[in-house]
Amino acid sequence: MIEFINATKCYKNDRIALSNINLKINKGDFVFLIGSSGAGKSTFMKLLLKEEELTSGTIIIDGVDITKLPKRKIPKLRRSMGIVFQDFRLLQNKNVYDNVAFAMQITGHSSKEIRRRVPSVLSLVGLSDKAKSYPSELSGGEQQRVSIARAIVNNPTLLIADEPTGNLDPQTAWEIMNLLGDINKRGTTIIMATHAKDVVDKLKRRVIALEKGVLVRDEERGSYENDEQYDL
Ligand SMILES: Nc1ncnc2c1ncn2[C@@H]1O[C@H](COP(=O)(O)OP(=O)(O)OP(=O)(O)O)[C@@H](O)[C@H]1O
Repeated sequence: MIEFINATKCYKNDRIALSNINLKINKGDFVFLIGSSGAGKSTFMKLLLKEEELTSGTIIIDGVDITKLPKRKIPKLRRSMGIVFQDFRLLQNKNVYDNVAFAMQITGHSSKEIRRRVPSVLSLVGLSDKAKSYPSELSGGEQQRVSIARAIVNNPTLLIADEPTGNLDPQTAWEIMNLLGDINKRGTTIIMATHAKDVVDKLKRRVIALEKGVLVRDEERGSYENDEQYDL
């Protein structure tokens, strides 16, 4: 589904953010993207969204080389992806229902489709009874559920989550991880950048580790730190 081939990204200041990355992510995968600050995780996600362009190499999504995608096709590419951020980024002047409905309005869905789909997504994330609440009236975990509802309401094939548990207490973080697990089980591919060692270690999902822009580890059932034992 997603393939990086010799993908290199240098920013204008000549800083190499990603260096010759080669990897494949299959449809339905759940991938943790880990690495210390500055390792290249955000750059990786921005390249998928075409918010940044590769310096060399190729990224193929569903058979399409997105580095060659004409500008007019970028909105369609982005519509196939949902994004969740650490800081939720909800519209404060809209209630829960309208925050989610807005994502459908801007992608041109009819009021009928919106009235049908929004309640079912709010039910999926466990927020049916908060539809009329405003973001300021919700806990952090509830706000993250709204942002997840907004990200999946248009049925994306890929969900990109940038530290989605970063602002949450451990218990709430686990609830959000369970929700992401449920969404993944329904077939959505998930790429999640995280620093949450306990989450990565417990869930034993695929781990892609970056260090200074280099892919240093890609394990099918990985942990946060490299478990390899070295002979002394
Ligand atoms: N717009 C930019 N212009 C120049 N350099 C940039 C830009 N964005 C990122 N970089 C550099 O590219 C490298 C990778 O940054 P990136 O934001 O991808 O890291 P990250 O792994 O997401 O870090 P964090 O965990 O702190 O979010 C860093 O050295 C950073 O300083």
